Amino acid sequence: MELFTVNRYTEDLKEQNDGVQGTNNEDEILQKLLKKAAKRKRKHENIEVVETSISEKETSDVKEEESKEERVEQLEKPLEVVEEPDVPSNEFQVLGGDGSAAKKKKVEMQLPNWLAHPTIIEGGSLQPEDEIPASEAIDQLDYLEKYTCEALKQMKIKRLFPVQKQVIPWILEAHAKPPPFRPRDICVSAPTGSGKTLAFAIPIVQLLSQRVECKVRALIVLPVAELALQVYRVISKLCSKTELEVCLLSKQHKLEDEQEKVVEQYKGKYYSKADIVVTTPGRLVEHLHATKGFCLKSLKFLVIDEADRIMDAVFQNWLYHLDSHVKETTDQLLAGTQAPLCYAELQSSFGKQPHKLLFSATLSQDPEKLQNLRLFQPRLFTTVLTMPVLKDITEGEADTEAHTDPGQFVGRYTTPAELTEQYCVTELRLKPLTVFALVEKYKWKRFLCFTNSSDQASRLTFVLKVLFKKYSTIVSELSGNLSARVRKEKLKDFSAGKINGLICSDALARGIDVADVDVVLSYETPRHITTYIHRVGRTARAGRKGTAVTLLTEQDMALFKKILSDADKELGEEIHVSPDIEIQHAVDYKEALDHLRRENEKNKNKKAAEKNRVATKAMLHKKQEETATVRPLTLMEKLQVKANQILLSSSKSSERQNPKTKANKATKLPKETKKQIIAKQRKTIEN
Ligand SMILES: Nc1ncnc2c1ncn2[C@@H]1O[C@H](COP(=O)(O)OP(=O)(O)OP(=O)(O)O)[C@@H](O)[C@H]1O
Repeated sequence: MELFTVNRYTEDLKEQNDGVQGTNNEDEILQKLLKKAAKRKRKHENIEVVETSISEKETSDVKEEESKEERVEQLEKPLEVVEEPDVPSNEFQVLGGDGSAAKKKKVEMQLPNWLAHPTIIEGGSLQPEDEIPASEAIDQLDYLEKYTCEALKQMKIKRLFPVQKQVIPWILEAHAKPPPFRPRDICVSAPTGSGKTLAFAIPIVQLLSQRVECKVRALIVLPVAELALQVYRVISKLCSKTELEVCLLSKQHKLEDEQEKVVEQYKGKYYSKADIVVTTPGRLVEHLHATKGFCLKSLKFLVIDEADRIMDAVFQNWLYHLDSHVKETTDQLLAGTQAPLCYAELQSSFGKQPHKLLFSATLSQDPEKLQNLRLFQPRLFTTVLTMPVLKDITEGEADTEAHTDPGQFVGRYTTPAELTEQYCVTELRLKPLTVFALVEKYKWKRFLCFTNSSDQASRLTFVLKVLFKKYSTIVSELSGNLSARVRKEKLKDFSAGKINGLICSDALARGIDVADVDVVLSYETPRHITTYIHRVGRTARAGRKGTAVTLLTEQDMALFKKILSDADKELGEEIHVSPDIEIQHAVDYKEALDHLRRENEKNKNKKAAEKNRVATKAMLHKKQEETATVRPLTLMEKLQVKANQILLSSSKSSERQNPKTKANKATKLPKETKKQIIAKQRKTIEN
């Protein structure tokens, strides 16, 4: 029973029983409670004192004791203890409103371990060729095959760049291990122009060169046709001394022509004509759907160059199609619809995935996007030597202590060490004139000028052409407004020095490797740091020096600074043009703008006419569809129609005899369909 005994507080009972004694007890209880409170407070203050300073405590021990006694005395006075601070009772107290919330640190993004702890590629800037020690010459590198060295020499390459020195042996080693070992997928983030193409091309060619049967074993995917062509050229050169076949599938050729190049049929069976396929996502999907015998079941390598661009939503479904195709062929083997050569082939193809290699100068750090690629134990290679230094963001504290942040992806946005960044402040209305003045002042002979849209590129080219009319500088447009064939021609002319300046839209900012570009001008502020990195990356490539100049209005300044801060960058050196440019070139500039206005007007009218034409065509089509659904003619109506036709033909023949009649000249109507004529006849009958 004792287990269920409840001890109750009995003071009330005593109070009721003792009458007068009750008041004394009340005092006693109050005293006890006050003493307890004082004791607790003393204890609390002792801890605080220890925390603030031990030395202070030692020196002021005596004082402390005295003050504690004083405090105890004060606490023992009931009124003073229970008194609340001056908070008006009718006011709400905001939780955390004392500023404590603001002091909390911002939650930092935690990246997967492989992104937060990359393999650092040593040797940031590229040494000039003549400073390279003999031990680093390509023939001294034992992992390079003889035919690779020969091909490299033909390409005038004497040594490897840091990214190549790190990645090539790593891939070769990973594939030297026997199955069931599976190489880890890799992501490589290195600055523009650092030689990423050869970093994946050399090991792939060397690892495939011993193949017996021709099958698609490497697939290289790039965002645009121009880039695909560029990579195709590099790989073709590397394969020149091997038996490997390389095939380019991009929209620059007809689908049927490409089908013939990639697959052949013999005695009802399909055979691959390519070992390495270089393609764009869109074209790849077309071939997966339309090319019979285009088989990826032997795929060993999947390279995604400019990986962050390709992973964008627009291209998402190409991966789905590719995945399903690779899986389909594996399933076919398992189901026995395609006979495997032996059990080992069946076993090895089951669940086999290609080795995925991702490359970019601005690799995405979004784990969700990367997850779509289903990378196998990925590993990141990056060229940045130190972690970005971040400041403590605690507000209200003067804590500026720098620290590294494990949640940051270290190799995100890097520019080549050989790049000089500058800016020029101007007014919006004077921007074209500023470009002209800068080119003339600094005598730039090979420059690219980027705008934010194709239309802007066309307009700027138009004005610059007028301004440069009396000068030797030749400028031309290179934007999405032009066909792939024309763009190819213009790039060729630029490389040959026939064109001095190309005015480009951002569609061409990525990856294009044009030799010896002196300057990259940003006519408009790029909208994102990745755009800026790729734009300026068209110069200062492969260890050469280069300059990037951004034109800024006063309003652009803050936005541009913010964009740069995303890459831990600051504004570079400011350059100027003469303040009198407007006066000096007033006549030419006015003429150029007038020309542009007239041209715009013409284009506007052209567009309106085209719009009208399309609208009338659509209307006609709609009417045709409407008439197509009407009921068939009755016998009487048919007779009536025939009579009308006879009448019509007789009137036509009379017109033919008399060709000068006005009506004949004016009414050159479009050819009517049978259904339209019937509908017309019915209308006349009804009338
Ligand atoms: N080892 C090397 N020695 C000399 N030149 C090289 C070497 N490797 C590459 N190059 C040259 O450097 C230039 C840039 O190479 P590549 O196009 O591969 O750069 P990238 O890193 O892919 O640049 P981006 O990110 O802009 O696409 C090319 O003209 C290439 O021929």
